Amino acid sequence: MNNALNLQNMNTNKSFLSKFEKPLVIGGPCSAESEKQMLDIAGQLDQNYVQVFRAGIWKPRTKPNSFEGVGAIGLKWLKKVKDEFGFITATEVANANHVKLALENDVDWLWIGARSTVNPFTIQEIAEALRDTDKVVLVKNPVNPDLDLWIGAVERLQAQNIKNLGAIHRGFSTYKKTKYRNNPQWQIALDFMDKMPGIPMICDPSHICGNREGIFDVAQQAFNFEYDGLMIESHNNPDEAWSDAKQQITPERLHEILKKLELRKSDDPDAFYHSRLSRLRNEIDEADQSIIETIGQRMGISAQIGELKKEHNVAVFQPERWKAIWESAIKQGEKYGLSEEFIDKLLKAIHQESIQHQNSIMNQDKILKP
Ligand SMILES: O=C(O)C(=O)C[C@]1(C(=O)O)C=C[C@@H](O)C=C1
Repeated sequence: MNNALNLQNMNTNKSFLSKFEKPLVIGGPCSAESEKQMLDIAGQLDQNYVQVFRAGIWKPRTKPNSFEGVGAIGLKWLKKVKDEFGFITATEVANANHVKLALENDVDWLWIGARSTVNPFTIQEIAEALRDTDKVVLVKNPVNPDLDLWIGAVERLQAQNIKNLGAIHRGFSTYKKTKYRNNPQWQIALDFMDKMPGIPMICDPSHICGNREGIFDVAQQAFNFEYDGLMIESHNNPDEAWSDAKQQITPERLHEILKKLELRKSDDPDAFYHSRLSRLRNEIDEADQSIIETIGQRMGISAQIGELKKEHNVAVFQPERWKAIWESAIKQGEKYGLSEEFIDKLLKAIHQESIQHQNSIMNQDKILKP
């Protein structure tokens, strides 16, 4: 058994979630701005829906000269929110000093931001500062789509005997603009859930969307995948927020969204559901088999083209032909409701495999003697 699995089995504990009615909801402003702002928001958040009050105190910003958080004074305001309203409180920590101050000021839960998760030195420093804590510690996915980095951060915390761990899926940076601020790349979070089954998964639709309009859909999608909870930024006056104004929503809107969300269960004992499901799954199995068979046959044809090109000394990559194949596949995909993004990925993967086959055919018997 490797070390990672060992740690995972030893330290896994989803039990900090057991006292909550599902779903767990973390609400509150992106940043603490003033004591009044914090108390106003806390007073407007309904504890039937929101159990944990969040506020950023130290804000890692992309560019200098942006608002970088109110600093340690905000911890006093968080404590007031806890004392006056009874919320569990949470803030982000990015170094050992933040941890020290947060613990001294009785913050209940801590999260580690995406820009910290990318750096193993930072994670190690935070993990050591938190050694043996029974606080809940939530680890946001790294900025870049790297599953191992995310799991590695959790393992560093587990290695310091920190048991109450969770993960936050806030999406991944992309250079290419998409409709999301941070592309969700759901498969990475699902793979995390698969590999770390004891770690609760919380979705952060605010950072995934970067706007207010998409929050409901992303939150619903998270529940469709059986996530354990949500972290949604909410502000009493979102348009005037000092950070991430575009993605914050009022507490009222947050309650509206939470009321509308449908929770999904992992299974249903209903016999009709099971027999219908198993028939459809058989059909899926058959469809998958025939896809693989067809791709296999296509590779056979590609190998013959490879031989022909070799005989005639013609290049493997044929850009014009490839462009024509791609365009016609996108058009055909449209007819079946398949997105351009999907067909693009599928075709590129097939073409890559095909040219690799042809390449090895070209290179056969071409061993360069030393
Ligand atoms: O048409 C060819 O020349 C092929 O070898 C087939 C194929 C493909 O697999 O689609 C492979 C390489 C070329 O770049 C273009 C297309």
